[in-house]
Amino acid sequence: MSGHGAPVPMQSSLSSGLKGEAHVPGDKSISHRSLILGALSVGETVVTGLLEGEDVLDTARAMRAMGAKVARDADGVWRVHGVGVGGFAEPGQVIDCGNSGTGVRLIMGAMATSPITATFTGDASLNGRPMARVTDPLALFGARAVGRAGGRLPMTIVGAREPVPVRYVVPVPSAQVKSAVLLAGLNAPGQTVVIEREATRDHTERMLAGFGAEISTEVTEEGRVITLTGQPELTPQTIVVPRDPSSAAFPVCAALITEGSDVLVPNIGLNPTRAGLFTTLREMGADLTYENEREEGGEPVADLRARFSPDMQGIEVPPERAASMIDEYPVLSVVAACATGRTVMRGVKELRVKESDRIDAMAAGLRACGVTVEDGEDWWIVEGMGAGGVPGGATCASHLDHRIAMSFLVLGLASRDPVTVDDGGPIATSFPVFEALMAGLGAEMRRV
Ligand SMILES: O=C(O)C1=C[C@@H](OP(=O)(O)O)[C@@H](O)[C@H](O)C1
Ligand SMILES: C=C(OP(=O)(O)O)C(=O)O
Repeated sequence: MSGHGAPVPMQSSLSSGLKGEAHVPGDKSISHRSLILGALSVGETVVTGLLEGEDVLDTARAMRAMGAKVARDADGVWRVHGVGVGGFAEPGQVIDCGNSGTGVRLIMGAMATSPITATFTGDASLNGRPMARVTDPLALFGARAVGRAGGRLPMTIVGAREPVPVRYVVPVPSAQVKSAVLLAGLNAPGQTVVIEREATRDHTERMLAGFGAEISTEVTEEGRVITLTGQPELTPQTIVVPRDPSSAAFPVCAALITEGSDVLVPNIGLNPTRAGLFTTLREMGADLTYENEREEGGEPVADLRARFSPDMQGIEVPPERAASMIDEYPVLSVVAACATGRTVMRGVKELRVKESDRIDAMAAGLRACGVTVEDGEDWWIVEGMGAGGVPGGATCASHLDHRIAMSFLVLGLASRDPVTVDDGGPIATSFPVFEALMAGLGAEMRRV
């Protein structure tokens, strides 16, 4: 829901010996998609391990507002009784997607080819993010969008009465745009084709196939060409949501930079379109190992073991890896500050249109903590200060951005003086148990 109440200032301070197991919550991307695809199926989808963060709960409310039955059993199992492709009801109220770009963009796509009208809003962060990247392709299906200047929320989408299928080359590396187009294509007759030049997370494609849609991906010179046949009947599924690699990043990075640490983060999905951070950390010399590697539900999974790594070196992160670790650059910049030498991150313009401008937000806080950062439109460079070298001692602004808040709290664990964030409230959007989980490992972290 929009607004997360009064700010929750939090502080972390120099810690040592983080130990134990970190059971991070379910994957946020897969959780949103489980609810939306469940709502578009005929019958009951059962979901275990759903992330119960505010972003996903907002999507659950939206699916209810559009006619699906979404319920949580006492044991934490979620049941979604779907209305079928094309079966969404017109919501009687404004759909509030809170802080969630994924929620609003995927839901807009899912309703854009149905003869209903819906109005979307969010919090101050979401209402500042660009929506034309989604409404432009939705217009090709015949949907109309009216929003604020610059294609911002609040925004009303009038769904197409007679949708036509679309062939669309995604102009920015974005799984949200790709997914919005595919979900819109579900209720268009014929074949919708989406082409992405750079591979982004492929959960929508995998899950659509799992729900019984006819979908194929071909890798060509043009990029990944995804072809979906419209108007299928989706079959309800039983889904076990894997644990979120983007959440795992925080205890993993905390252990790498905190003296004497040895932390196990079990059952993490290592889909190659999501695992770029872990590859990068290993290239930097992190003591990060994959234990018990296996396959679950068609996805590679492992238990991650991270140990204090005082000898990490800065590297040049390959730009073609950006999409597979896009949400992890903020916490990578924290590890980079604690490594030796410079870490260069290029091809990351998308970081400027997340919950905050993540390059600006991290650069400002890192500089306040005594770290040298250079940045340009689509790149930034962090000068490492070596293990134990970051002064800290600043208050950093989180800009309504969960990942910025968590990243600075991780930094404080390895800085000489405590690091404060002005508002840890947004952490509940993706990682509601962050505080308790970190405390359980022995991190010095508290509300102030
Ligand atoms: O599709 C998804 O679930 C997501 C895609 C990414 O956004 P973009 O598509 O805007 O890159 C990512 O940053 C976000 O956290 C989740
Ligand atoms: C960018 C993120 O999410 P969203 O775009 O869904 O708000 C994120 O979780 O880091």
